[in-house]
This record gives sequence, C-alpha cells and structure tokens, in this order.
Amino acid sequence: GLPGDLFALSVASKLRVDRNSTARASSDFGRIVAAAPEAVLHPATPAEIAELVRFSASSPSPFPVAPRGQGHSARGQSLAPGGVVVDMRALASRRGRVNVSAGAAPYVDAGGEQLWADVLRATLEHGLAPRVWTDYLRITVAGTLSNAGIGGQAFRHGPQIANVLELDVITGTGDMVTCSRDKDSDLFFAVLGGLGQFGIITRARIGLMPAPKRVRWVRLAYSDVATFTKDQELLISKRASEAGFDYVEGQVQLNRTLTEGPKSTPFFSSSDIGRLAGLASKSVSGVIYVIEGTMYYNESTSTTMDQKLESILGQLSFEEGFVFTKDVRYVQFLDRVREEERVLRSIGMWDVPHPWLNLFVPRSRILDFDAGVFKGVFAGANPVGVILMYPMNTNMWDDCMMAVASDDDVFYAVGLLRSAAVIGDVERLEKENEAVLAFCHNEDIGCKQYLPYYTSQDGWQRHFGAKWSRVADLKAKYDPHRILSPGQRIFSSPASMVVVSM
Ligand SMILES: Cc1cc2nc3c(=O)[nH]c(=O)nc-3n(C[C@H](O)[C@H](O)[C@H](O)COP(=O)(O)OP(=O)(O)OC[C@H]3O[C@@H](n4cnc5c(N)ncnc54)[C@H](O)[C@@H]3O)c2cc1C
Repeated sequence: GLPGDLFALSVASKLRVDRNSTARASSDFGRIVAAAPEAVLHPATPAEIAELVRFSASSPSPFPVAPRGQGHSARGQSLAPGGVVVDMRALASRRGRVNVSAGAAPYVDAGGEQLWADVLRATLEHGLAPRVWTDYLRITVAGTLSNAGIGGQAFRHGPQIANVLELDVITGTGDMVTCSRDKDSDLFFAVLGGLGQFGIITRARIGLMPAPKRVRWVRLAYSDVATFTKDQELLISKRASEAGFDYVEGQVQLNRTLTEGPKSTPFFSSSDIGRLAGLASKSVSGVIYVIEGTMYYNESTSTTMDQKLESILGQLSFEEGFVFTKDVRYVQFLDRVREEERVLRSIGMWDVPHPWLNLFVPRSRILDFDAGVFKGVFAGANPVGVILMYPMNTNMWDDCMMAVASDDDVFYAVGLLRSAAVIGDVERLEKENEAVLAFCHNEDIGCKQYLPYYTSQDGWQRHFGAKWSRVADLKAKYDPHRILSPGQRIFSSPASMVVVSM
C-alpha cells in the first residue's frame, strides 16, 4: 500500500482509490497486460503533480508514479502497479492550456495532456498547424513526444520531437523545470523520446506552419516491392521547393486481407478493393503495396497543384491504371483514422487486444525484410488490421534526443498493426511477432523497435546502443528513485503485471 501520510498532503483530495478509478487505469489500448495502481491522481494543476512526485521521492519507500495520457500504449507502458497513475487528461478541462502565438515564427504552447485533435482545432483558428502528425489524433501531445511521433510528414520535417522548442517538465524529484536546447538541454533532449523516464511533460512549445485548406489524397498500387520502395525513396528525397508530395506513407496488402477483409474502406470503394484483390491474386506472392501521398493546396494554388501532381505521377512506376484519388479538407485528411475508429467500434473491433509491433528497418535490408516477413512469416497468415511501411530520412532525427532511429541514411517504419479478432488470436499473433523478431535477429537486419518493448535490461541496452550510458546517467540524475513510468520496464520490472486474455 501507499504510505499513510500521503493522505495528509493537500493533494490527497485529488487522489481516488475506489475500484472504479483504479480499474480504469489498469489496462491500455493493447489489452495485453493489466495491473491496478493503488490510487489515481486527478490533478487540477501541474503543481499538484509535482507535490505527489516530491512526496514519493522523499519517502523512505518511494512508490511508482506513471503519467497516463490517453492510455493508448500497447504493453502497459502507462501503468503503475503498487503506485499512483496520474490521469493527465484531468488537466485538459482547465482553460488556457492551449495558446497560439501567431508571430513571424509561430508556435503553440500545449499542455502535455492535450489531444492532437484539440491542438489542431486551436491552431487552425489562426490559420496555422503543426508540421508533423501521427496518423491518429486522439492521443496526447506528451504521450507521443515520449516516443517520437511519426507520420507521413516526418520525412521532410523530422518526427514530432524534432519540432519542439521548449518544455515544462516535472522531474522524478518533483522539480518543475522549463527546458530547451539552450536551457537545461540535457533534460530537454532526454525527455524527447525518453519514454517517460526522466520527467513528466506538462507543456510543450511546438513550431507551426501556415495550414493549407485542402488536400489531394492519392493512393498508387504496386505488385513489385523493389519498384514500390524505389518510388517511395524518390518521393522522400524531394525538397519542399520541388514538385513532390507533402506526405508519404505506404501499406502492405496481403491477398487474404483483400479477399476476406472488409469489402470497402473509408478510402477504397468495393470495386477498388475488387481490383486490388485481382492485382494481388496475379502476383506470385499474393502481396501488393500501396503508396499513399498527399499534396496540400489552397483555392488559389489548385491549378499549379494539378500540374505538379501530373509531373510527380509521371515520374513514378505504379501499376498502370492503379491510381486512386480523393480530394478532402485538410482536417478531414488529418483526422482520417477517426472514421476508421467509428467503423471498427460499430463492429466491436476497436476494444480488442492489439499485439502491435513497430520496427524501424534500414533501407539497405528492406527487401530482405520483405522477403522474410511478408512472404515468409506471414505467408498464409490472415492478419486483421493494417500493415504500414514507409521510409524516412535519418538526417531529420536529432541524435541528441533519446528516440532511437537507424544508422542507415534512410529507414522504413514498418507497423504490424494487427488486432486479435477472436479468442486464441493473441497467442498466434504474438508467436508471429516473435518469429519476425527472431528472423531480424538471425539475419542481422539491424532493425530497432519503435514504441519499444523489452522484458530484460539486456534488450534495452541493445536497443539504446551507444545512448545507453546516457540513459542510465540521466535517470540517476533526474529520477534517482526510479519512480517514473515503471510500465516501460527499463529500470524496474513490475512483478504484478499480469497477462490478460480476452
Ligand atoms: C490507433 C493508434 C494510432 C497510432 N498512430 C501513431 C502514429 O501514426 N505515429 C506514432 O508515432 N504513434 C502512433 N501511435 C502510438 C502512440 O503515439 C503512442 O501509443 C502514444 O504513447 C499514445 O499516447 P497516449 O497519450 O495514449 O500515451 P500513454 O499510453 O498514456 O503513455 C505512453 C507513455 O508515455 C508516458 N507519458 C504519458 N504522459 C506523459 C507525460 N505527460 N510526460 C511524460 N511521459 C508521459 C506514459 O507513462 C507511458 O509510459 C498510435 C497509437 C494508436 C492507438
């Protein structure tokens, strides 16, 4: 249990210990592990969080404290068995937690607990928007900055962490620090991609750009992986001043997903799916690839946009006739997964286990990875969900930050975002994930996990590589009692986490 004198603090009135509150904070989007905290803090101010952390850090038996954003992790990263989960979203109801500065170098100050969807709404009121987006916007600013925050704009602007100018952080000793590249920079760099290990982010200042009004949204199908990756790499080599896409992602489609999966999606009509399935059945492996690109524009630039698009398409080698186009509002594009969420919720497929595996694969080994995984481990598999695959430029990642990228100049984000549809699926999907990791290890693919998860400190040391000693030193400096975000299992392995089954 928690020390009794905790309940004598002024912040104690914000602690909830009832089963309803602790149960809500005991699992996450992954639905794979579960563990209840002793209490949940619903803070009204960052100072209350600092008071709680200070109390734990100075107690003879410090207890774990885990900030929880939207709890959209997959492996219990926001849990605090035996300790206190801080429900960061409680801060969101306070006024003034998102402020836009629309000067010559515009930025937004956003509470760490804010959803990206709410940041977007506030910045658009000034005709501005952050440059880089995750695919899904119902996750918190600090939750993604603790990882990196990647998406189809990252090839040009770096991950979300590369667009942060300043942070307010509560360290593991309960100190409230404002840090940036120029002030307490070791803390600033540690927290960005720092998996919640060095401090709790309560505010992030993020650079903005003028927001476009509309988006031309294009998908192009390929049956040959080498042509697909060559075209993706051409697209991410383009500068903003050249004719190119503003966003580049890609998907891998297995034949059985096309024939047995949904008959239509928010993007593809049923006849589109039929044509794609036809393409997949003609390819020897049954695997096809889809580049997803967008061009931003406003009414006044629509003619030049059409010309630029034509010029780009002329440089690419997709299967003839396999170009699919949509034209939508900018917000509609950014918030596109919302629509998929609605569909999945309506068929009971949102609140299911998500044994997701995300990898960064170096460009030099992506074709080996494709052969070994999509045409090897996954041959005959029927994954329910999405497989993402798109390249990013390594030079847009700042190596001072804790997030781990790849050594190659270009690397691919590969997201195996599969859902367990029926009982027994979790075990099968987990076995396939293990087979993917074993293949990468045995073939020395040199991949890194994104949203990483390891069960041993050895795994973490290999993951951070040359950064490991910095991770250990900064942990000793900023969270010496190792109380923050224990669910990452880097410095402690919470014994009470249990594997849940559906
Ligand atoms: C449908 C879906 C789509 C996704 N798409 C993308 C994508 O396109 N790109 C991408 O990069 N990621 C993506 N993600 C992953 C997502 O970025 C991470 O899971 C992220 O952690 C979720 O944010 P959250 O607020 O739910 O964090 P939580 O799960 O609540 O927390 C994550 C970790 O951060 C810590 N943390 C939370 N708040 C703070 C804080 N204020 N300060 C310090 N540490 C904190 C927690 O303790 C925990 O360890 C997606 C996830 C889902 C479910």
